[in-house]
Amino acid sequence: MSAKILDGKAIALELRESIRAEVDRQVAAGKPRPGLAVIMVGDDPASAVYVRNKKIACEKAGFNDVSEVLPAQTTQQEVLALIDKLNADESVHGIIVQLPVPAHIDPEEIIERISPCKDVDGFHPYNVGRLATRMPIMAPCTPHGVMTMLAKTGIQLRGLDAVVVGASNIVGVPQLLELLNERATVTVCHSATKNLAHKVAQADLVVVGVGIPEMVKGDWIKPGAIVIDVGINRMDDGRLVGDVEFEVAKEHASWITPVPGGVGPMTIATLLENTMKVAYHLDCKAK
Ligand SMILES: Nc1nc2c(c(=O)[nH]1)N[C@@H](CN(C=O)c1ccc(C(=O)N[C@@H](CCC(=O)O)C(=O)O)cc1)CN2
Ligand SMILES: [Mg+2]
Repeated sequence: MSAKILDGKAIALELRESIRAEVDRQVAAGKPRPGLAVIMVGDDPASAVYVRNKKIACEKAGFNDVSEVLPAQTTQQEVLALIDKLNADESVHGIIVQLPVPAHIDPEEIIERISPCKDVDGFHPYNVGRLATRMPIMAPCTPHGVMTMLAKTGIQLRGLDAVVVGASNIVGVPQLLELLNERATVTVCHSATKNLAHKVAQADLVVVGVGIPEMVKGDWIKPGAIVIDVGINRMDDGRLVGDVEFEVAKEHASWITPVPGGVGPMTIATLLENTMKVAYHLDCKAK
């Protein structure tokens, strides 16, 4: 039996349309448009695509886009000064720094400089701590987008055995916290994990974000499991391939996300969702 496709592109479009409708309502009631600043340092080609797509998504949702693309040689102090300026600007509700940054930039210091109240990526240690203590305010976009997709399956996460492959700050760790908060039993696997195939084969739900094309083999997947592939790997021939061997995995899974058109579009829709939350629904007290 072939798995049902969890269509991130369609779910993201639906979410973006509902965000646009709310922006229209709020603006008609005299509220400001949400303002989002995406800071990109340098000219990484993949980042340039994502930043352009964020800009287009902002425009379609009725947001003010106040993004800044800075040259690769921009200093740490210059990025920090820009963040200070955006933190103080009341028309800016969300600030993110597109990752990766060039090697001379320290991303941790940059992320901590963003006001936790405007940290719409949810990467600031304050927001990570809120998620870890079951008091989430701003959750990282990719794992939170995955939760929105999982909700569409109608499957109860409580009590499921989940395996997260990859332990990054952007995907694996916040995905662990999101799933734990829904009372799944979560195992996080990483580069030092033994018997990965065996662990994946036990899972009712597998979320993979490692950046290695087709690392998770399709025949590891337990019959009926849900498979979420966060990987986006561009091959030499230009094809985009996930971290899961899709063609084989889909014959074992009950639900599976494609690449492209799966988790990726949810990342951007969730960024808009977080920014709208700051603009209209949050009374943030963090310093
Ligand atoms: N500050 C951040 N940096 C990065 C994040 C992040 O959430 N915050 N995540 C990724 C990149 N990313 C968003 O920034 C992102 C990746 C992929 C997609 C997407 O829609 N992918 C499409 C394919 C697009 C293509 O043709 O390449 C898909 O999967 O269908 C959106 C956003 C790392 N950096
Ligand atoms: Mg700070």
